[in-house]
Amino acid sequence: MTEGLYARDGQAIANLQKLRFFPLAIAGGHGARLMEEDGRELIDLSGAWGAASLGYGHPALVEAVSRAVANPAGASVLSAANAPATALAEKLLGLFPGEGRNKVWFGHSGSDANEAVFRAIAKATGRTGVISFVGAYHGCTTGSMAFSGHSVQAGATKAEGLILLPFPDPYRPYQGDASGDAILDLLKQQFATTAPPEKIGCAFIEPIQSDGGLIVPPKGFFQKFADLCRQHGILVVCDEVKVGLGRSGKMHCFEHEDFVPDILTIGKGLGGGLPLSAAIGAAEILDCATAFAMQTLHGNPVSTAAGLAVLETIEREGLAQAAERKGERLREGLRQLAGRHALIGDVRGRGLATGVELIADSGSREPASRETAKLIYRAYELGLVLYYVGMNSNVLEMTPPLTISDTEIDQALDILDRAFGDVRAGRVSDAALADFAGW
Ligand SMILES: Cc1ncc(COP(=O)(O)O)c(/C=N/[C@@H]2CCCCNC2=O)c1O
Repeated sequence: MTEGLYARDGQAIANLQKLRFFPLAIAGGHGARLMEEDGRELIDLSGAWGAASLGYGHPALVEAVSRAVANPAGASVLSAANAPATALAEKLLGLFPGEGRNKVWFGHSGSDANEAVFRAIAKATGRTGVISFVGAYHGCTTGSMAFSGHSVQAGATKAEGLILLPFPDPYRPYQGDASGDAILDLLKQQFATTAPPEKIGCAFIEPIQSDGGLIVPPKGFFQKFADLCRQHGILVVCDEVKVGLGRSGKMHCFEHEDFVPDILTIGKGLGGGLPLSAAIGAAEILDCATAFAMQTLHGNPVSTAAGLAVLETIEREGLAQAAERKGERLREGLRQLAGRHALIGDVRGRGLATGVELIADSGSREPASRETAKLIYRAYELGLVLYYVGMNSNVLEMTPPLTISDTEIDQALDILDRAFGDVRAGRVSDAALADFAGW
């Protein structure tokens, strides 16, 4: 009997790039479902951490990628223009409401997009300081970790002049102030004392903080935050790598916040599962130098053809509007589960970006981290894929393909109901988790 796929993965692929919670070994996928090598099907409520925006094997993606790879227009935009990349850039500019002259930079990942923008702003403005938030995951490269605030990047070298602010979390409000104004006051204090604003080039925000705990900020916070930054000439960069491109119920998540960033970064779902990211915004920043932020395959015609197919499909199939409706269906079902399972402390989100925070006690709201890991392990055994996020590793993250069906949402809720019951009944052993390090 040849060794199974998961065991072979363990023998061949490096731990450096693994974030494992259960022994999922995927042999294929279609729609919102994954197939294991024995043919078992699972509903994917994670959508590959949000990258599978159109699910698996969407005909529009298959056709676009097949066509592009059969007659590739070169391999990148470094030293030649290519038709798919140019068309995608034009499409992205048409979808970006920013005034003034804008450009598009193409990358492979959210990490390289955020790093490129951070470096370009420092180069163009001479201002190396940066504002970010505790819990923010902007990437896993040296440059993007330097201004991230997630615990997984705690050991990374941080940018000189980094200001890490508490993220405005209505469920765990800073100084008990659910509006987030106390955080703005803290920033003003820092401007007046330890962090002169004229040395700060940019502020990175996530309009929904995802790896930090799928946290939806209080209405109006980011508009006030952006106004405060702009009073001091600080550029606002919106990282929508996970929650952008229709997932929140609008094409851009910042549209919920009634402000427009100076630069937007997107990734994950842009490529529909292929490596593709982009930065869209201020031409005076993105044009500030040549040969400054480049990698050999940036803007390659196959990934950018995929990106064009993703955007066209989101528009043609009305997937942003559908995400709003489907997300509400999911959260309504989760709120009903909360009535049966005390572990559920909070249900939140926008569109098809949903977080469920698990607590051990409704009074103290003590994070239920161990039970969270057991819950997703049991859900996997029952046929559902989802992961957890959060600075306390206690928030179920649900970012399924935008094409998920109502039936699959209802089936996922049924599996979650059973999984919560099994965890409460002690049917998931600590031993089951021994081989999975999680976050
Ligand atoms: C808001 C946001 N910005 C940037 C990134 C980095 O994107 P890449 O992992 O494509 O480099 C991410 C990536 N998030 C991580 C990827 C690693 C596994 C854990 N789950 C995520 O979604 C992100 O959520």
